[in-house]
Amino acid sequence: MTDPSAPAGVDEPIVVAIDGPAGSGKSSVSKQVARRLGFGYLDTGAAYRALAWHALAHGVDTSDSASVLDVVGDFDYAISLDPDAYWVRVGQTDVTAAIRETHVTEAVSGVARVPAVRESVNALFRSLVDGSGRPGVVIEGRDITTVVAPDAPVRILLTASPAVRAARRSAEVTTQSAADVAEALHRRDAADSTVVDFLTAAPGVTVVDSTDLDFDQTVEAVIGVISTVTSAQTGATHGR
Ligand SMILES: Nc1ncnc2c1ncn2[C@@H]1O[C@H](COP(=O)(O)OP(=O)(O)OP(=O)(O)O)[C@@H](O)[C@H]1O
Ligand SMILES: Nc1ccn([C@@H]2O[C@H](COP(=O)(O)O)[C@@H](O)[C@H]2O)c(=O)n1
Repeated sequence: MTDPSAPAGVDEPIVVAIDGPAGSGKSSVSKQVARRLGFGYLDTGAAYRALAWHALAHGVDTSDSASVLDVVGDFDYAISLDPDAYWVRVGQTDVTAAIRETHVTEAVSGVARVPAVRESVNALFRSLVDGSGRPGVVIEGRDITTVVAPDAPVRILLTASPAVRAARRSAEVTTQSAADVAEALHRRDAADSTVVDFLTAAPGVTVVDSTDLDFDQTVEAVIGVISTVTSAQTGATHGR
C-alpha cells in the first residue's frame, strides 16, 4: 500500500484503518466518516461474507478449509468504495443484502480462518485502496490496523461494551430473539478472535469506545482522531 519512494500525499490516499468487534459500529460509522470527508469506504468483512455466500451457493461446507479453497478460484468479487452507492457483487449477482443473511453470517468465520483466503483478500484490499481515486479511504474490519494497513497514518480500534453491541445489533434484527442475537454475536467474536486480535489495541492504535456515545458523537470522535493525526503530520511537515 505504501510506496516509500512516492512523495507523501501526492498520489496515495490517506488511509484511515478501523478495527473492532461485531456490532461496534465499524461499518455504519466508517461509512458516515467517509461521506463527511469525501473519502472512499472499504468494508473488508463484505469480502469474507461474499466468499461464504459463494461457498454456500456451491454446497460447500465452510468449516472445511480445503473445500473453501476449491471455490476460491472462481470467486469473481467486486465492491463499491462509494459510501453513497454501496454494493457488493459476485459475478453478475448483486449480493449486497444476501451476505447479511443469518446463514451467511454463521458461515463466515469458517471462511475467514483460512490463511490463503486472508492473503488473497488482503492483497485485493490494498489494490482497491490504492486505486480508489479518492483523497482518502476509510477501511474497516478486524485486522486492518495490524495486518492490512499497519502503516496507515490513522489507526483506530472502535469498541463498545458487549452488552451495548448486542443491544444495537438486536435492534436491527427482527427475526431472532435478543438472547439469540447476543449469543450469535459473541460466538462469532470468539471464533474470529482466534484468528486475529481485534479486542486490544496494537501499539499506536487509538481506542474510540462508543459505549456511552450515540452514533453522531461516535462519528465526531473518529473525525476528531483523524483531524488530530493529520494536523500533527501537517505541522511536522511544515517544521512546527
Ligand atoms: N455509537 C452508536 N450509538 C448507537 N448505535 C450505534 C452506534 N454505532 C453504531 N450503531 C448502530 O449499531 C448497529 C451496528 O453497527 P454496525 O453494523 O456499523 O457494526 P459493525 O461493527 O460493522 O458490525 P459487524 O462487524 O457485525 O458488521 C447499527 O444499527 C448502527 O447504526
Ligand atoms: N478484516 C476482517 C474483516 C472481516 N473478517 C471476517 O468477516 C466476518 C464478517 O465481518 P463483518 O465486519 O461484516 O461483520 C467477520 O466475522 C470475520 O470472520 C475478518 O476476518 N477480517
